[in-house]
Amino acid sequence: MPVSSRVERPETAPEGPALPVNELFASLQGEGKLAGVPSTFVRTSGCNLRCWFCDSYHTSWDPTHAWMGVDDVVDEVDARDPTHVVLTGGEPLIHDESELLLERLADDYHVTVETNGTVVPDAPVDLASVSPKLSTSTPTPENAPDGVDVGAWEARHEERRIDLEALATLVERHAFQLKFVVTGPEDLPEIEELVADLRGVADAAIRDDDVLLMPEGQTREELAATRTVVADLALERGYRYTPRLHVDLWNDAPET
Ligand SMILES: C[S@@+](CC[C@H](N)C(=O)[O-])C[C@H]1O[C@@H](n2cnc3c(N)ncnc32)[C@H](O)[C@@H]1O
Ligand SMILES: Nc1nc2[nH]cc(C(=O)O)c2c(=O)[nH]1
Ligand code: SF4
Ligand SMILES: [Mg+2]
Repeated sequence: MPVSSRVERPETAPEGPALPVNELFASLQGEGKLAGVPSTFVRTSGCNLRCWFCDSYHTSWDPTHAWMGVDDVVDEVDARDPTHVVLTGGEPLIHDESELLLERLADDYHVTVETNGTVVPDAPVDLASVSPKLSTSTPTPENAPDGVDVGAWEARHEERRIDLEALATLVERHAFQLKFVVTGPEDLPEIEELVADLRGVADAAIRDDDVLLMPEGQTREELAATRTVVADLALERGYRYTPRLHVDLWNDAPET
């Protein structure tokens, strides 16, 4: 079983550098090149995008969090004694204090940052897990989560979701994976085009092996409908497939 968070929930920021933390928990890395590795997750709240399918609704569409001093976050991580830490969100890199947290964790842990690739940190990162958002992620009145008024987010999301320069800098500076959320075969041409564009501008090798296709789905039931289609696309194209192990194991339970 995942280890539950013992984070208290003050609603106002403490003195000094702090982060809005939605969850802090131990689990298995469920996605990507390190799938299966026991890891401690720090999930910040707040995002500069609004994917209609966001599986972390309470960090994006309806952000909720406890404010934690960066020192307290480090203490909570230390208490779990992991080898691997995953900083995620929301979009963790919209918070300047995430850079301080990354500095503080760098010497003791292997740190993966899960990011949408629109913000470049000036901080040490062991694995940049970059998930650029395709046009099928854009929220519309038709696909929006129940009760959500998409409002200005349709245009804002569309305008912000791809920043080629930021993506190039991320892959140049860090070990990386490009992890695309795939809703179906119609996503493949867009992935091919983006990878080609990035290869054209980035001063770093991007191997097919660094490109991961991940099925869209927040629940086991949803994944059952997408995983085989996406696995077949990966096989056909020579890209890597990544499961969503945590969904297979714990479905959509929080803190997993
Ligand atoms: C919640 S996001 C947080 C990090 C960052 N904002 C991002 O999008 O990369 C964590 C990971 O979950 C993926 N994700 C979110 N919703 C998903 C869904 N419905 N199906 C598959 N993957 C999803 C994202 O693409 C990302 O790789
Ligand atoms: N187990 C588990 N693995 C993950 N890998 C990336 C995650 C994320 O939400 O960023 C995630 C997550 O939420 N849970
Ligand atoms: S970028 Fe990440 S956190 Fe933000 S809405 Fe999309 S999946 Fe959710
Ligand atoms: Mg997740």
